[in-house]
Amino acid sequence: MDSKPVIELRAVTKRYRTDHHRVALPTVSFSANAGELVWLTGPSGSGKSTLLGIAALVTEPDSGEVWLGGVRRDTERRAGRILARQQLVGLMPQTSHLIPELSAVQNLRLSSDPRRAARPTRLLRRVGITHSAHGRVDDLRHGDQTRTSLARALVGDPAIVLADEPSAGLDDTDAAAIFSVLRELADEGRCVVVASHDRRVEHYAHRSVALAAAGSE
Ligand SMILES: Nc1ncnc2c1ncn2[C@@H]1O[C@H](COP(=O)(O)OP(=O)(O)OP(=O)(O)O)[C@@H](O)[C@H]1O
Repeated sequence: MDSKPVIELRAVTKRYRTDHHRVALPTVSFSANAGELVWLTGPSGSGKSTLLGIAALVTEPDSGEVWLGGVRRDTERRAGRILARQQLVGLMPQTSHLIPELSAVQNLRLSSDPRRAARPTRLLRRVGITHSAHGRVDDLRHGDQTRTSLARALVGDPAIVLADEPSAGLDDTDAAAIFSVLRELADEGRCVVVASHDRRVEHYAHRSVALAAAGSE
């Protein structure tokens, strides 16, 4: 296993402009390695989604350093950060934002450069979607929409997989399926971080990191 962290956030902080009086993420350092699934936990509003957004290069921190793949990213130009995100990160957001009238296959095709994309049907099979891959996404069960969202995060063959509350609203069977795939991805050598309130992930995680309650800084 590569012992150098794949994700390293050094003393990052964040306040959103629209709610500037509130600290969304108090000073936090966080790192995760290749080959591990890290469970990011902490009370509601402690900044789990914000931290994932910073690690995904979607959210800019106000201070601190963001290192991905051994390279400092927060000082790169915007275009460089976008490229790094596309090449390194697969993000499964809290809300899936799938296009409802398209099929699962079409949603996957839309989300990445076709020259680099893994075959959608293979990825969908990996998460347990076979016969429903070509039907409209809004006709899928919630569990299958979540599986589709996970498959979509994998189209660029990312070294880093970030999942935000991936088991929200799922029954035990679907939750186990999602967590099993996330664990397999870590066992393949990817760096996987799961932000979740759901204790069912504990069984699949190598370790957990808890963010402190909001207002503690
Ligand atoms: N886009 C945004 N604009 C303004 N404030 C935001 C935004 N996103 C999050 N916040 C605020 O930042 C704080 C941290 O939110 P965040 O979603 O990162 O926490 P969380 O730990 O993921 O919460 P939850 O477990 O409820 O998803 C909260 O006070 C939240 O209201």
